[in-house]
Amino acid sequence: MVGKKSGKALRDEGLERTDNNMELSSWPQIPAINQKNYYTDYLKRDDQNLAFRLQNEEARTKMTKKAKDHDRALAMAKTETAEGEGEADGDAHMEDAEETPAEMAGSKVIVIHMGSQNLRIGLASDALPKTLPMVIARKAATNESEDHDEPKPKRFKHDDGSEMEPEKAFGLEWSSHFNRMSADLKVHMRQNKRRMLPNSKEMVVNYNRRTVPEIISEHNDPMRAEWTELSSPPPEYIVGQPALRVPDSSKPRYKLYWPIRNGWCNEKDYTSKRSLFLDISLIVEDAIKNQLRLTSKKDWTQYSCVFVIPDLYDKSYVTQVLDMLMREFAFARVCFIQESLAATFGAGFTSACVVDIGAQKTSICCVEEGMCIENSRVNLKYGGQDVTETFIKMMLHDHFPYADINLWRRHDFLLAEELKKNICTMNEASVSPQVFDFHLRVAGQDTRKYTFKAFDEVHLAPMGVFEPDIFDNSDKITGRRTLIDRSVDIYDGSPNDPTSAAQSEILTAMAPPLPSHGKTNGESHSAAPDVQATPGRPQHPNALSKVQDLEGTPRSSVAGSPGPENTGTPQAGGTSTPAAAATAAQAPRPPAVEDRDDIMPVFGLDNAILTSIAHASRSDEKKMRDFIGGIMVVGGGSLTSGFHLFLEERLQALRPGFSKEIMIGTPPRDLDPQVVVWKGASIFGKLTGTNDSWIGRLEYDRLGPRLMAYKCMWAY
Ligand SMILES: Nc1ncnc2c1ncn2[C@@H]1O[C@H](COP(=O)(O)OP(=O)(O)OP(=O)(O)O)[C@@H](O)[C@H]1O
Repeated sequence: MVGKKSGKALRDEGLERTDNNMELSSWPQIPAINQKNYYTDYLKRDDQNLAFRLQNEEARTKMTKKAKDHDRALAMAKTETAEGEGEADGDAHMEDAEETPAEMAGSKVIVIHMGSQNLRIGLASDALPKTLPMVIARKAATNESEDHDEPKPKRFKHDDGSEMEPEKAFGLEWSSHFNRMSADLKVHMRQNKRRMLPNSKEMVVNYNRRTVPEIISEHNDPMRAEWTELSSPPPEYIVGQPALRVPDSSKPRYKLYWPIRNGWCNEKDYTSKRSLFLDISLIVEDAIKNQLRLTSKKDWTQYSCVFVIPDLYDKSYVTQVLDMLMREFAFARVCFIQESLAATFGAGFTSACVVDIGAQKTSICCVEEGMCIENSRVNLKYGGQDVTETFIKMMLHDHFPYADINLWRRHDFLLAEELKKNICTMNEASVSPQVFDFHLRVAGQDTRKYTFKAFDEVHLAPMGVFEPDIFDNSDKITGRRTLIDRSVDIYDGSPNDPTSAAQSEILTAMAPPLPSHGKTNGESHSAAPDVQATPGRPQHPNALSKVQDLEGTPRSSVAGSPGPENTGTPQAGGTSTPAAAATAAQAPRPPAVEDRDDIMPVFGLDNAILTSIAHASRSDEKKMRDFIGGIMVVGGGSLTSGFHLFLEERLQALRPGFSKEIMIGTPPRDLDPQVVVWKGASIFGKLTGTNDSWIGRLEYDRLGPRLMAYKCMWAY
């Protein structure tokens, strides 16, 4: 129509062509793709992925080398037969060649398992790891006991500053809890027809009251302790065992730092992430140099490293460790393995419910066919060290003759650990008033020999893992997330650390209610001091019932979506008006329970195990029976005598229907439960051909921590 109009008419309408009839651009114009028929295989094939490509190339190179070796062996066999030398055939030569490999499997793989108290390190070819304390002593103005005006365990004082009588020293609440546990034990022992003297406690208290130490001069003490002598000039830092043996009164003073605390990075005692990881690297480096005798750092490029991480790990921690191992230590390859999975490898089980009781954390996880069941992972913040502290508190309560014991002092901490290991028991038959003795050895002082009596303290302290309110849980989350930020999704900024329905269940049961206006993730941290200020905080009233109804299907409310009582979220189907709904929509969404930093995961061990198993079996009764009959307890905290039987009885009492199936196993072959995880990781490090999780130098240099998504057997 337009073409038939005259030029003037077009000009009047403003439609006249004023250009030079050429296209706007000489670039070819590409029509939009019809999305219906759109297809691309970009990032869909393995060969587009560097990690897979390198892996395949490595496999190809190995196969080619093997084939060449095979040909060479055959050719040699033929030559030898022709020359009439010997009657051996080619296969025998091949076998000979294979039987004498150039180096022992695993001799170039360093396996590292860091704990809150102990570092276990060794070559994968070693039978057992070296164990050393995960501690560093740094030159400082004061030592740690001088820094804490309140000795640990904390004690209450009278208004005039004098110390309270031992029975009141730890507060009324704690004292009545202890007395209640004591009374319960008495009832239980009577039910089990165990003989008990009616006045056992009084006997113990009276004995301890009158005991005075015997002084043994240093030259008469054949077992006197070796203290670390400071060189001149004094070193900036001392690591491992010698650090624990620096006298408290050393000149200059040294302060102890433990970079791992409660199974997390120690964000309480450090002031920066840099110094925290510097200490970790110094401790590990010293161990590699002095324990593994790999003194030249240049040679480390020929070594690979297997590093054990927690089941519920923090992504930012793993990323940082990977960076340290790749850049600072320059290992050729690195791979990670989760603690529980490593424990099953170490014990040679394919499926088990692994309970790892360490020094400051206890983890539980069901493993099935070589994979951790994600929703069964539980991480609780207590362990053997809490038992030590509580044992000393109970003894002090009952007039322990060495009333000045202070666990912030190195020699006292070591003494307390020793006493706990030798005396504590979960065996009810051993609970009776007994006399014990110990030698107190302090640098530069005569040895003092104390005798004391103990009664039910030896049993009630380790029982704390089933009643963890008796532990001092007041500062276990102090400093959390102050140095290391939570890992977040790069697209939507939401937290993306691994979660578990079992852990959420437990956190939900313990969660203090959020302030009604709902805080964001960042703000939630500020709630922590409130919680810390109330030790022995009563649990959520529903805590136990929530867990006890778990035999059936896990409730949907716990799988990452906390219930209304914890979040203040308006309930669907309630009487909310549209206006209220609009207000609710505008209000910031409360953080999911696993994203809150103000909850202490401290929960009775027996219930926690059942929670984990319930989530692993997901109402499949056969699975439930399998896991409940295959509980494996590892970690130093499980070494208390009689622990396994006691745990079995507790679980039977909670699940009478399964009492025949419940079985607590120990690692086979008399393997020390403390090293099972390390052992499993060393086996993992020796696997050839089936381990795809090695991260190589080239790929790390190109892709960085993004590689983890391809290299982890679990969802990263
Ligand atoms: N014979 C024993 N009896 C009782 N407890 C023991 C015994 N031997 C070691 N322990 C305790 O085991 C704990 C150390 O265990 P382990 O080495 O497994 O912990 P970790 O790996 O350093 O710590 P975590 O797992 O908490 O990070 C200490 O609390 C120690 O007192």
